Amino acid sequence: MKLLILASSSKRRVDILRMLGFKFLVIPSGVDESVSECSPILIARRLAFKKSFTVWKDYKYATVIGADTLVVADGKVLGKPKDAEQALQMLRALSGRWHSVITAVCIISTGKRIVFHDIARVKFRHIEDKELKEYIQTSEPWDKAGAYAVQGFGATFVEKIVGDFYTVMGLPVGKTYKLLKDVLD
Ligand SMILES: Cc1cn([C@H]2C[C@H](O)[C@@H](COP(=O)(O)OP(=O)(O)OP(=O)(O)O)O2)c(=O)[nH]c1=O
Repeated sequence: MKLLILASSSKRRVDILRMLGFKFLVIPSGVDESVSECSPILIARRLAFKKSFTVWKDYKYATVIGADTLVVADGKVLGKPKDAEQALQMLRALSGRWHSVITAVCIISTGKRIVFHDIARVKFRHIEDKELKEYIQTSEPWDKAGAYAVQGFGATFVEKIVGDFYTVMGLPVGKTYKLLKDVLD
């Protein structure tokens, strides 16, 4: 069986990949995640590729997986908030509305790359500013796209999810599992 490397600093991705039963090394890519002026899907796919490729260059004998998650509300891309004010702006933009969560994944194995993405739709209930500010105090929003964690207290904001819960958390499980099994076996 080939060595599998998760090119990520995201604890969520480590947890999901472990849940799927894979054994792997974790090597964060450290890539700059500043977003360019293209469609959100393209941004996520490019970043997922960049993360995998950056690590794969040093471990060409391994299978490397990287991913990128973005929240899109009203056509605007929401990455990770830089400060409390930005977290509040993001959460206000999500309150009472539907948004999309895009997670793109890139797997590089024996020099071949596979890139795919999945989109989940999420509806938040209306949330008062007071509650949002209390949430920001918990520090849960910090390293999360869109300033919330569906797997944490952020779940209390969610009215509906259409699609894969794990796409929202950072790694779509169905396709990732199948592709990794195929390339590793
Ligand atoms: C929307 C949402 C995002 N997230 C997280 C998943 C990702 O870790 C993060 C989005 O940022 P990413 O840039 O996709 O990932 P990252 O910087 O945390 O890790 P790396 O690039 O090293 O792989 O937001 C949640 O944990 N829960 C959620 O509900």
